[in-house]
Amino acid sequence: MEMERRKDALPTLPVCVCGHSSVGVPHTRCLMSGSSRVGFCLSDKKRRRINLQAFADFCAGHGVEVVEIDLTQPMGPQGPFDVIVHKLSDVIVEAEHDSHSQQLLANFQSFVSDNPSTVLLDPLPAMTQLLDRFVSYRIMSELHNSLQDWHVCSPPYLEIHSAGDLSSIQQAVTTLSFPLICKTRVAHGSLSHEMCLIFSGGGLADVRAPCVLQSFVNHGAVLHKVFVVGERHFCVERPSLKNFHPGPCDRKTIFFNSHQVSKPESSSDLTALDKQMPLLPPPSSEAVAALVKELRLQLGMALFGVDVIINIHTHTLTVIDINIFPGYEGVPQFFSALLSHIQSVLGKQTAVSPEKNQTSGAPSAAATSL
Ligand SMILES: Nc1ncnc2c1ncn2[C@@H]1O[C@H](COP(=O)(O)OP(=O)(O)OP(=O)(O)O)[C@@H](O)[C@H]1O
Ligand SMILES: O=P(O)(O)O[C@H]1[C@H](OP(=O)(O)O)[C@@H](OP(=O)(O)O)[C@@H](O)[C@@H](O)[C@@H]1OP(=O)(O)O
Ligand SMILES: [Mg+2]
Repeated sequence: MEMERRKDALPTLPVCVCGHSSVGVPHTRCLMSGSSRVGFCLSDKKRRRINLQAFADFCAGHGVEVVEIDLTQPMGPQGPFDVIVHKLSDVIVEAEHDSHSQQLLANFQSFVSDNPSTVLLDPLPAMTQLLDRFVSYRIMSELHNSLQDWHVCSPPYLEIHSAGDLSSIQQAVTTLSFPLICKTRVAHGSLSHEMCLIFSGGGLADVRAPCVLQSFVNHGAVLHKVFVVGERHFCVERPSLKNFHPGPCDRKTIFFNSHQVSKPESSSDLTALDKQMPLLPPPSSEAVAALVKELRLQLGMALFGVDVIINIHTHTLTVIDINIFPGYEGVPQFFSALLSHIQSVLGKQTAVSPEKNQTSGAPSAAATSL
């Protein structure tokens, strides 16, 4: 099972996707003279989701060669790379308990340290911190200090390290307000999207440690996804969980998968508001820009997403999640923004013309560029 997941998690062949015919030959430099070489190290799923082939075609027209990295093969002969874009979250999480993943990660890290001029998007330690909600929620909880002028906050939460006894958890949650949302400690992978809503002290028996318990904030079932690509960011609206009656009640725990409620196509009882809600103001673009700037600095990352909701009572911009290299669905400018960022880290700031005809699979719906 694990082996199968890992196979899916890793590219299988050192295939050049720049449009030149180096498929199947040992991966030395592509013959596109003078071009920069960017390696992509992504799972099969991620490669399909961002439509890497279409991005490679787009880059080829701008003198940038895109190469898929096969982590199961020695990295040296696949290089050199000016930049490596990766989402090694699967491998890092599995390396906690799996020696093969540890080996893959060690090979990758040794290539990176042997090639200090290769820019990594994003650095491994920076992204690793976001794999642990205990760490990412501490970062979010500091935001109200650094962004005081913008009334940015994150909901109060508790770290639950071990099952402990129910009564100590029941005492600890007095600092929170029901309903509570319970999320796994590990923030990446399919299991991490399984969560539940707990409505009373009795419902705490449903908690599975390690996890975070967080106060649920009513926000009118609208989620604002902020997608960051280097200096640029884009806001996209998504469905979200509906409002719940504040305070404890004797409702049974509701178990759900976050992808059932906050994907563009999500529609369920959990996202349908019970009665007409007045429209909330969208988040202030200045506050979002300040939030993104602060997080870029704090995280030391260029490719991440921030999930934001607006409290229906206080209209406070409330941060509930930070994602590593998210899907950018609904951001038609993703390719040009990513290529611009790659060129800027290469010190080759040239104008990138927007994608003419983005093929299917790439993020496509309308988005607001701020
Ligand atoms: N504190 C909260 N108050 C209200 N709603 C919340 C809160 N936290 C999460 N939600 C709702 O639950 C959904 C999933 O939460 P979260 O973004 O933390 O999960 P995730 O699985 O990490 O998401 P992603 O797909 O972005 O990785 C949100 O989109 C939102 O609808
Ligand atoms: O494809 P990936 O594996 O990167 O999945 C990511 C997913 O993108 P998708 O659009 O491709 O589903 C993201 O969705 P949006 O925020 O963009 O809605 C978000 O759920 C991440 O948390 C997921 O990362 P993971 O939990 O796996 O680390
Ligand atoms: Mg989220």
